[in-house]
Amino acid sequence: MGQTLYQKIYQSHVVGKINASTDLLYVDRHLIHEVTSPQAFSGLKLAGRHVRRTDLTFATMDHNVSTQKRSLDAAGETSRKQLEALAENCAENQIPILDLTHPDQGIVHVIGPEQGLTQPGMIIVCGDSHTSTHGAFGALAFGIGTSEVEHVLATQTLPQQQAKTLKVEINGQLSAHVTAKDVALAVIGKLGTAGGNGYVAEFTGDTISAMSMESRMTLCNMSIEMGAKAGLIAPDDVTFAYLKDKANAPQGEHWPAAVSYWQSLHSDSDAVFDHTVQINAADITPQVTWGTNPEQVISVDTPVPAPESFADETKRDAAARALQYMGLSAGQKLTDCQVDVVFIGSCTNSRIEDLRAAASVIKGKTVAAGVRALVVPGSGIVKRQAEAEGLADIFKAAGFEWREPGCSMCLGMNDDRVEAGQRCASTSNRNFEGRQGRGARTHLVSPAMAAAAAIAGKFVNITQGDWA
Ligand SMILES: CC(C)[C@H](C(=O)O)[C@@H](O)C(=O)O
Ligand code: SF4
Repeated sequence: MGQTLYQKIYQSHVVGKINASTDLLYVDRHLIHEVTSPQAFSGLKLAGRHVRRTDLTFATMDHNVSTQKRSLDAAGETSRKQLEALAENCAENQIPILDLTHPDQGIVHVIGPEQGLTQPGMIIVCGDSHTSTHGAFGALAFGIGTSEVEHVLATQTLPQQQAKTLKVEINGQLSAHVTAKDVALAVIGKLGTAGGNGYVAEFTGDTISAMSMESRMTLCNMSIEMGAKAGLIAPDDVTFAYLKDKANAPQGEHWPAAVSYWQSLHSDSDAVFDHTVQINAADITPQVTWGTNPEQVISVDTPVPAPESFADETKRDAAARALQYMGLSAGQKLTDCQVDVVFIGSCTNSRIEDLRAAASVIKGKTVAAGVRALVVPGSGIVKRQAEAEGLADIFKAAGFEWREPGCSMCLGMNDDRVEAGQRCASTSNRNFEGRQGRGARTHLVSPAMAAAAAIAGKFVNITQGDWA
């Protein structure tokens, strides 16, 4: 029987057996940031151990940085401490770091691929759930906890159990203005936030093959939001073209050798998945979440559902609570819903393609009165590129704030927050209660949808009317 891509990568990294069901896997890349690494370094120190592979460990500052000012203390005392701890730990252990003085600094899941650190066939871990993003390159990439961060720092290995395999096959052409973000939200809406529990999901089909690397990253980024351990897309020519000549990608004679290995990284035609889901891309419309988890999502012009419409009691209760928190009522249309804040950024949607999509909607228009709108590029590289292409000028002329790279308003860990009761159209990946600030109301959307909401002051269907 053939193997799935996940099984191939998993098997090729087994360096030991812990018990009948637990293997010890080798880790090719360990990405670290300020939030989940300090205790791991402390633990290591206490045990008198050192970082085993400083050359396979890479750090960046992202969650706690201020995107308004390049200064370690601009986002408050707690943030400063975290950032300083990361800087000290990296200096002590000779770990390369993209700190605030580095021109390429940015969100960990944006910088990994940009720096060519993310490559097909690798096992990549980081103390961060959205590590699934890197699966877009055909790497097995997943988030780990702080004690596991310590384990990887000390040994460059990680105990793991093999997951089940889920195939999400998406075929057909997406409508204009319908993006990978809408695909991700539609898949989560269909499978639920627990639909991927226990699985590693592989996205296949001609819709996926037609996607850019940026879009694939958006999709894999959100695979964790359907409960999957990781998301995967088999590498192809689009992947290779993205990686060619990137700083840490194989160079010279190593390049063709790497590509020939990477070409073997796909699920065999006779591989058997534990579960398969099929989706028609043409059915996907612009999505907006109405609730407080990413599964509570609808097509922009569908009325907000009534709690009674859910057969499952837990979902019914969750819907009732979500409507209350979100200040919405059943039957209401989101296209009648005013927004206060628009956030374009996060590791889901802060890449150049996302900014291009948003800018194309905004060009020549102005942010609606009373709306606060910001664009936070995912990295220094994205920022410079957007400035060179004139996108930054489009945003600024429309009334958007144009920021430095970082996680920013994706979560309330820095100096950017949505105020209690405010409604935010956000391109991030989580809409949990309090995620963007206490009492903040988050609606997850694509960059083009967020951009249109900023201009209209409310949600609109960008596939219709003057927007299309
Ligand atoms: C702070 C960090 C541990 C967290 C994560 O693991 O994902 C954050 O990045 C998030 O998006 O919620
Ligand atoms: S941008 Fe948001 S989701 Fe991504 S790593 Fe930062 S906080 Fe987590």
